[in-house]
Amino acid sequence: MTKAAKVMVPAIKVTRLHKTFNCCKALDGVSLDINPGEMVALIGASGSGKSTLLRHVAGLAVGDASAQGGSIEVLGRPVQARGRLATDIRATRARVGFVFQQFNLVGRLPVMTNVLTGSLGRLPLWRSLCGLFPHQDRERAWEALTRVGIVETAWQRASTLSGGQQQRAAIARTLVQRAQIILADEPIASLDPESSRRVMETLATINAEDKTTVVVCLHQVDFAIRYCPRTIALKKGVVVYDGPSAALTPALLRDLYGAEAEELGAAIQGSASFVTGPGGNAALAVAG
Ligand SMILES: Nc1ncnc2c1ncn2[C@@H]1O[C@H](COP(=O)(O)OP(=O)(O)OP(=O)(O)O)[C@@H](O)[C@H]1O
Repeated sequence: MTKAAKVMVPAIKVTRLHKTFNCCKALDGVSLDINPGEMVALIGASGSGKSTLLRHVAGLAVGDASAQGGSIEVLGRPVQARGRLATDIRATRARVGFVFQQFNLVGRLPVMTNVLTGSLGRLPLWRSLCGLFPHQDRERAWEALTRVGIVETAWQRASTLSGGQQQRAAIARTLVQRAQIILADEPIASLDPESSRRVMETLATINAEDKTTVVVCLHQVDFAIRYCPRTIALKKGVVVYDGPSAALTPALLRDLYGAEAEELGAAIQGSASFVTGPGGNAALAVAG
């Protein structure tokens, strides 16, 4: 094969995706490409469609069956097209780890067991029902817990962990899953600033070391700028910005967040704040 013929397959490709709920249009012709190994923030006001988009990429929801099309491919394989999931969606889902705001751990089970569930997609049903995880998966779970910095909690019930530790356990689960893409839906929304920082650093390290593609929905624009080189901003289901996070402008952020901008400004204080740099770009001044 010649060099010219070697074309990079996007990790995520969304083409003209529409999603209409009874109340409203949540996604209005969204198109985007995300390359393997990127770390991308998805920002926008409450109700702008961030979670809906992420759920569609993961194949947890289907878009409108519109005549114009509307499709998603992940790692070169179809996830959905024209409102129908691909028949082999299970194989694609196995390569995509999803991290939820509320962790989605089974509280009464040990952290280790929760992390091992990441391997369920690869195991025969009888093995997973009996909890018979292969030795190599147990080793991998141990390694994953070590990497995210909570190996000492391995045998505690998940419900006894702090929010930040639970979120890191959820990320460890994606490592055991061997996910090539991590989709994180507001993973730090319910965490204090220090726990938020550790969770974002954990995601950034996995992205840098394993080249895992990471897409993370964030309300905290300061964290988007600090950890994600690229930001995609949604407004009323439409992509209104797709570019370097460092080039976000205060004017765009005001337009994006409207009435929420005041609240956002308060949230930024303490860890970081925007200052207007040359050319009017939002530069980040990080305290501490
Ligand atoms: N299952 C659903 N049924 C009906 N409407 C829905 C459903 N899920 C989302 N919506 C609507 O779709 C729009 C986009 O919602 P979505 O949760 O994707 O926004 P978001 O940007 O993630 O918001 P937030 O930051 O508050 O989580 C909203 O108007 C929401 O009310």
